Amino acid sequence: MIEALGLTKRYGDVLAVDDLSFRIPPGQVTGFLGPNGSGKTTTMRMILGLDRPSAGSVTVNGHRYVDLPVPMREVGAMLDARAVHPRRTAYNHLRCLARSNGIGRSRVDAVLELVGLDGAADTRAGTFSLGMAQRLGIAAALLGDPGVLILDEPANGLDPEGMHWIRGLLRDLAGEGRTVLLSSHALNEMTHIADHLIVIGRGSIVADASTEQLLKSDDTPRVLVRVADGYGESLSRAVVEAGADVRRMADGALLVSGLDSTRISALAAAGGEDISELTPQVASLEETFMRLTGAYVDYRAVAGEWR
Ligand SMILES: Nc1ncnc2c1ncn2[C@@H]1O[C@H](COP(=O)(O)OP(=O)(O)OP(=O)(O)O)[C@@H](O)[C@H]1O
Repeated sequence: MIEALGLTKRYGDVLAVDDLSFRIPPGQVTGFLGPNGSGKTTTMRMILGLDRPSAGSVTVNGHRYVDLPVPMREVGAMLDARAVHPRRTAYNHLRCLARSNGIGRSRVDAVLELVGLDGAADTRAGTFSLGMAQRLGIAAALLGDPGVLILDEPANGLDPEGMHWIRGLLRDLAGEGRTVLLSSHALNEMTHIADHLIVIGRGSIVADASTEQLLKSDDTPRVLVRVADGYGESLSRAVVEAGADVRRMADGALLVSGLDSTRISALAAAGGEDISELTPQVASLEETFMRLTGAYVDYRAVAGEWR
C-alpha cells in the first residue's frame, strides 16, 4: 500500500506536485498517467525518499521510505532503465546490487529468468536495446522480492511483443498480492496495462478511477464540422462563446467538443455560414486524456485568439 497525503513539491517557482492525496492498494496494477512534465517522476522520487516533499507526506506500507529497515525487500523501483554501468554484464550488475543488500546468487538467476534475460546474462548492459534495458531494470527492482513495485515508464520503447510480455508480468505480480505502480504519458499503452488509473495534470489529480470507469466516463458530444466556404472563424467564435472547445484539424475541418450537431447547425445558421459536413464522433481516448489533463484548456485558449 502506498499512501500520499497533501503531497507537494516546489522547485523554486515551479509547483511540480500540488497537494496530491491518493491510496494505491495491493493486488492491482495502478497506472500513474499524465502528460510530460505533469509531476509523475517527482511523485515517484518522493515515494522513494529521493526528494523531500515541500509539504505533505507519502508512506509505503505505513512507513516513510527512509524509515524502512531493508528498503529493497519492501519496495523495488526502476526510475531510469539506462542507469547501469555500461561495461558490466547483466549478471554482474544484479550480483553487485544483490550482494550489497544481502541477497543471494540464486535470486539473481531467478530474476534474470523471470524477465527473460537468462540468455543475455553475460552480455554487457551497454550493448542492450532499450527493451532489454527495461527488462534488466525490472529484474533489479524485483531482486528483493518486494511487495511494492514502482516503475517509471517501464513500457517506453517496447515493441508489441515486449508490451505483451510486460502486461503479463505486471498482472502476475499484482495477482500475487503486490502493489504495482507504473507511470506513463501514453494513454493507450496504460489502458491496456493498468486496472486503475490515477491521472495527473500540472501536478494535481484530475481522475482516480478504475480504467473501465474512466473510459466510460466521457460522454461529451464531439462533432466534426466543415464549413462550405472559408475557415469557419465566425462559427469557431460562436461555439467557444457557447462554452464548447474547438480544435482545427490538419485538413481545415473543426472538431467541436461540448455541443451537439443541432446546436452547431443553429449557430452556423445564425452566423450565416453554410455547413458542408456535420459528423458526430465517437469519443477518443486521447481526447479524454487531453481534456482531463488540461491540454484541452490550452487549446481553448488558442481557439480564443481567433476572436
Ligand atoms: N530537479 C528539478 N529542478 C527543477 N524543476 C524540476 C526538477 N525536477 C522536475 N522539475 C519540474 O517539475 C515538473 C514536473 O516534472 P516531472 O519530471 O516530475 O514530470 P513527469 O510527469 O515525470 O514528466 P515526464 O513524463 O516528462 O517524465 C516539470 O515542470 C519539471 O520541469
